[in-house]
Amino acid sequence: MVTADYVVVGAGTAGSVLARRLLDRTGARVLLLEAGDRDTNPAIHDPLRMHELWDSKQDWGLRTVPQRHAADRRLHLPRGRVLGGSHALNAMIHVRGTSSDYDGWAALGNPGWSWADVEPVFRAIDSGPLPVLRDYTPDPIQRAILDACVESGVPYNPDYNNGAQAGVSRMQFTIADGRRRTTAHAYLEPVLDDPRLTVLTGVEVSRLLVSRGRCRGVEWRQDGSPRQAMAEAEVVLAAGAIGSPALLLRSGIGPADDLRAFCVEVAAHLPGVGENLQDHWLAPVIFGAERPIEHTPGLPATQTHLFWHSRPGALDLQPLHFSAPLYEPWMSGPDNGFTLMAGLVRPASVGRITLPARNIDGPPLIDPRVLSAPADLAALVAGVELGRKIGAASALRPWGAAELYPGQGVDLAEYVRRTVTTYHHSAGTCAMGVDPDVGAVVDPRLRVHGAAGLRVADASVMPTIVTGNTNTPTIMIAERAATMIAEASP
Ligand SMILES: Cc1cc2nc3c(=O)[nH]c(=O)nc-3n(C[C@H](O)[C@H](O)[C@H](O)COP(=O)(O)OP(=O)(O)OC[C@H]3O[C@@H](n4cnc5c(N)ncnc54)[C@H](O)[C@@H]3O)c2cc1C
Repeated sequence: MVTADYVVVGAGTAGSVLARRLLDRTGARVLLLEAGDRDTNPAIHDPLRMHELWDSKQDWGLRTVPQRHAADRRLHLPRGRVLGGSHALNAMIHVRGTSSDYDGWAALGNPGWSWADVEPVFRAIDSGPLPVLRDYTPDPIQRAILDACVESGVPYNPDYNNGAQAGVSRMQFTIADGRRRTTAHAYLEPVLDDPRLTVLTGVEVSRLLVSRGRCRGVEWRQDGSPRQAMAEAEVVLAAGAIGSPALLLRSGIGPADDLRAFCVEVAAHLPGVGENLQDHWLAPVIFGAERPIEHTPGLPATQTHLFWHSRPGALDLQPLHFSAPLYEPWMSGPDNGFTLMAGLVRPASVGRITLPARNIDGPPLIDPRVLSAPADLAALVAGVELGRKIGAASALRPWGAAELYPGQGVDLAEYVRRTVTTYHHSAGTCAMGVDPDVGAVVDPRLRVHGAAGLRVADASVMPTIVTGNTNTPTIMIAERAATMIAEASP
C-alpha cells in the first residue's frame, strides 16, 4: 500500500498541472497515477504526425453508441492514455474561450469562476512553463485560405485570445522548436526528481475507496492482485470527461437507481454524474488542388481558423482549415487538397455517459446525442455553406481549388449527418454547481457533493462547454483547483 497526502488520478492536461502546483503551493506529498505509459512514441512529439496516434496504444480507442441523428454511426472519440493525456494526442491549439463563457459559469451560481476571476489565471498560464507559439510562417495554402476568408467578408483578427474572438486568425500552438509540448513536459518533467512526488504509470484505477461518506484512497489491479493507495488529505480525480464520471459511477457515486442496476453499493446519490455531456462538432468541406500543397515541418496540418456565426448575433462557429483532404472512409479523391472544416462550438445537443450494466468495468457507454437539437444541424449546414463560399473565393483560384465534398446537388443536412465527427472536446460530465438535485456533481471549489476528501479537477467540471478548444481552459481549471486545495490545506 502507498500513502500520500494527495492522490491525483490521471496525468493528462489537468493532472500534470495539478501535481506540479500542489508541490509548488503546499508542502505535501503527491502521488500521481496514470493508466498509460510514458510518452516515448515519436509521433507524439512531431506535430505533423498526430493522425498516427488515433487508435494507437496511446489512445483509449473509445467509440460512441450509434448516433441516431448521425446516420446511426458510432463515432471515434480519441482520448489520450499516456503521460500528458489528451494533450499528447491533440492538435495543440491554444484558445482561452470568451469572457461570456466564464461569466456564464458564475451566473449559474459558481463564485470564483467569472472572467474577472479567471483572466489573470490565463495570463499567468501564458507566462508560465508551457510555451505558446504565435510567430511562425504558415503553409502557403493556409495563407491563401486566410486571404480567401477576408475576401468572403470575415475580418482578420491578429489575436483571438485578446478579448475578442471574431474573425479569421492564425492559430496559436503549444509547440516549441517544432515539437509538441504537453503539460506533462512543461509542468511535470521539471519536478520528477522531487522526493515529495511519486508518479506511477501503467496504473488504471478501478475504484475509489469510500467509507462513511469520505473518500480515503483508490484501488487498482497489478499482476492480478489488488493494490491500494491511501490519501491522508484528498483524492483528486483528473481522469478526464469520460474517465472521471466512469470512476465515480464504479465507486457508487452517481444516480442511485443506475447504481443499483449495476449492483454497486450507493455511496452518494448524485444524479448528475455522467449527465450534461457536451462536445463540439465538425463536418468537412473538401477541395482538390492543382498546385502542390506543402507541409511545414514542425507545424500541424491545421493552422488557421475562424470564430464566426451561423446566423447574425451568434458566435457559434469555429471552422478550422487543414492543408490536407480529410476523407471519410466512404469518400475517395486525390491526395493533394485541403479541407475547410465547419466547426460548431455553441452546441445545444447534450448527451450522457453511463456504464454497461453487464460489465461495469468495460468501456463506458458514451451517448453525446449529436445533432439531437435541430439548431445544431442548421448551424453546421451554415458552416458547410460558409466553407464552400471561402473555397470558391478568387484567392484560391491560383491553387486550382475544386470542391470534391459535399459537391453540387447534395442534400447538405443529409451530408452533415453522414460526416459529422467530434471535435474531441468532451466536457461537462461532473458539472460544477451548488444544487446536486439539478445536476451539480462538484461544488464551486470542485469538492464532490456528498463525499468528503474528494474533488474533480478536469474538463468534466465545466458546467457549460467553452467557446473554443478545451485544453487551455482545462489547464486553468487545474491551476484554480490547486490554489483552492492549497487554501484548504492545514
Ligand atoms: C484528438 C484530439 C484533438 C484535440 N485538439 C485540441 C486542440 O487542438 N486544442 C485544445 O485546446 N483541445 C484539444 N483537444 C481537447 C483537449 O486535449 C482536452 O480537452 C484536454 O486534454 C482534457 O484534459 P483532461 O485533463 O480533462 O483529460 P485528459 O488530458 O484526457 O487526461 C485524463 C488522463 O487520465 C487518465 N485516466 C483516465 N482514467 C484513468 C484511470 N481509471 N486510472 C488512471 N488514469 C486514468 C488518462 O489516461 C489520461 O491521461 C483535443 C483532444 C483530442 C483527443
